[in-house]
Parts: sequence; C-alpha cells; structure tokens
Amino acid sequence: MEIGSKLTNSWLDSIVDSFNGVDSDRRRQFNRIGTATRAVIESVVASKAPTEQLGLIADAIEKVAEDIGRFPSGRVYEGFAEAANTGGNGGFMDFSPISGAANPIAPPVELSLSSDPDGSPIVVGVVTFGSAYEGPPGSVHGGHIAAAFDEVLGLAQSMSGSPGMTARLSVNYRKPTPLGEPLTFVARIVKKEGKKVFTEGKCYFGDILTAEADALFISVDFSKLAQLAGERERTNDGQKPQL
Ligand SMILES: CCCCCCCCCCCCCCCC(=O)SCCNC(=O)CCNC(=O)[C@H](O)C(C)(C)COP(=O)(O)OP(=O)(O)OC[C@H]1O[C@@H](n2cnc3c(N)ncnc32)[C@H](O)[C@@H]1OP(=O)(O)O
Repeated sequence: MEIGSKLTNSWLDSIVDSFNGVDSDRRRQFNRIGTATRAVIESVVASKAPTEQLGLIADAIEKVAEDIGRFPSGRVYEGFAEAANTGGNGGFMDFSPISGAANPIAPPVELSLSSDPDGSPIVVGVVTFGSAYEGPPGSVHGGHIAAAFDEVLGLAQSMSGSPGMTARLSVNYRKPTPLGEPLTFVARIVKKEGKKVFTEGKCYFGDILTAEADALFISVDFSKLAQLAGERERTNDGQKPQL
C-alpha cells in the first residue's frame, strides 16, 4: 500500500472519527473524570496548601477512591490496549496513557492528522506538560518526551496502512523542553521496507527544536491482535494476555 493513502482498516478509521468528535454520554463522563483527576494531580504535586488542608483534601480523595472502587473494574474498553475506547465507535484512544483525555495520567497530547507544505502526511501532537512531568528544574522529564514521541510516531506509522509495534525508539535531547508551555510534536514516515516502517519526529517549543527522534515499527499480524483482544474480552479478569 502506498504510504499516506487513506487508512483502510475500519478500526483505524475510527481514530479519525474520534478526532471528529464522535460523542456519547459515557464518553463525556469518562472525559470529565479524566480532566478533573488530572487537575487534582497537577495541584497535588505543586500545592502550597497548609498541612491541615492537605489532611482534609486527602480525606476527600480517599472518599472518591472508595466510591469508584465499589464498582467492578477491569478491561472495560474495546480495541487494542493502546487504542482504548470509552463507548461506541468514538473515543478510540480515550484511555491512551499519552493522548487519552479520559486517562488521568495522560498529559494529554492532542493528536491531529495534517500535511506538510509539500503535501506529505504528518501527525501533529500538541501538549503542555504540567508540574507532574518535571524532570530537570522547569523542564519536562526525558522519559515523558520519549513517550510522546512513541505516540505521535506510532500514529504516523499507522498511515502506512500496515501498523505495528515499536521495535526501536531513539531520542536526541537538544535543549531543555519547558514545562507549562505549549509544545508541538511533528511525526512522519520516512520509508517502508516490508514489515519495517521507519519514522522520524521533532519536538518544538515555538521555533526552538528541543528534541528529535526516530523509530522503527514492525507491522503486526492483525489476526493475532484480534485473537489477543478476543481472549482479553473473554477473560476480562485483569490478567495479562498470553503472547
Ligand atoms: C498494537 C498495535 C498498534 C497499532 C496502532 C496504531 C494506531 C494508533 C496509534 C497508537 C500510537 C501508539 C503506539 C505505541 C506503540 C507501542 O508502544 S508498542 C509497545 C512497545 N513495543 C513492544 O512491546 C514490541 C515488543 N516486540 C515485539 O513484539 C516484536 O519484537 C516485534 C516488534 C513485533 C517484532 O517481532 P516480529 O514481527 O516477529 O519481527 P521479526 O520477524 O523478528 O523481524 C522482522 C524484521 O524486523 C527486524 N527487527 C525486529 N525487531 C527489531 C528491532 N528491535 N530493531 C531492529 N530491527 C528489528 C528484524 O531483524 C527483521 O528484519 P529482516 O530480517 O526482515 O530484515
């Protein structure tokens, strides 16, 4: 398949649907919880609240944890782990640990499909990392930068028409990447050789290139993934799938 041609697999098409805002009440509520929990995380790591207030806040958070913990939990989402779903056909990646609005540990990176001035397809990820992601003082932790690259490069490789898993990811950190500032990740496919999809990406703060990455993805057999997803649905008991 020609690189950059339309995504032909239906579940990949649903990524595009989710960008287009497919909605459901369940998805809205999950996303509200994700946003609120993220705000708690941000305030918790950077709070200057007096100690007695911290005690009251801890009580309240423990109560929330108890309330939600009363319901069974497990793999409630559809699709493959990274590409979690919060309901219906939309929200394909809502539980992604990097871009999922409903996943409180995601910054989240907001993904979109775009094209270069020359018309080549690219993936753009926009994100502002909050206080919880601090590595060097005032800067984003390098591991989280690598994770953001994995996500944008991962979506870029899916434009090959035969997506797969990350086999190798290499990051060059050029400048400190600031916390609390909007960053733009750009990713593209460089070439495809059989099962191998080579990608590259860059991270910018304004015009400043702070990091760049390249990664190799190996196309995977969808029937194997579908089988793993099926086994997960049948067990749904929190156990790891057998690879
Ligand atoms: C789940 C699917 C999602 C798709 C969704 C897309 C849409 C939504 C966007 C989501 C964006 C998020 C994207 C996050 C993606 C992860 O984070 S994936 C998680 C991290 N990665 C992993 O866990 C992968 C673990 N590794 C593996 O499972 C297997 O090693 C692999 C990578 C599938 C390859 O296994 P394999 O298919 O058996 O490959 P194999 O036949 O051994 O090798 C094929 C060729 O590749 C070469 N190769 C294999 N591994 C390497 C390597 N590490 N270095 C160099 N060359 C290598 C081999 O040498 C061989 O070369 P040739 O001899 O043909 O020249």
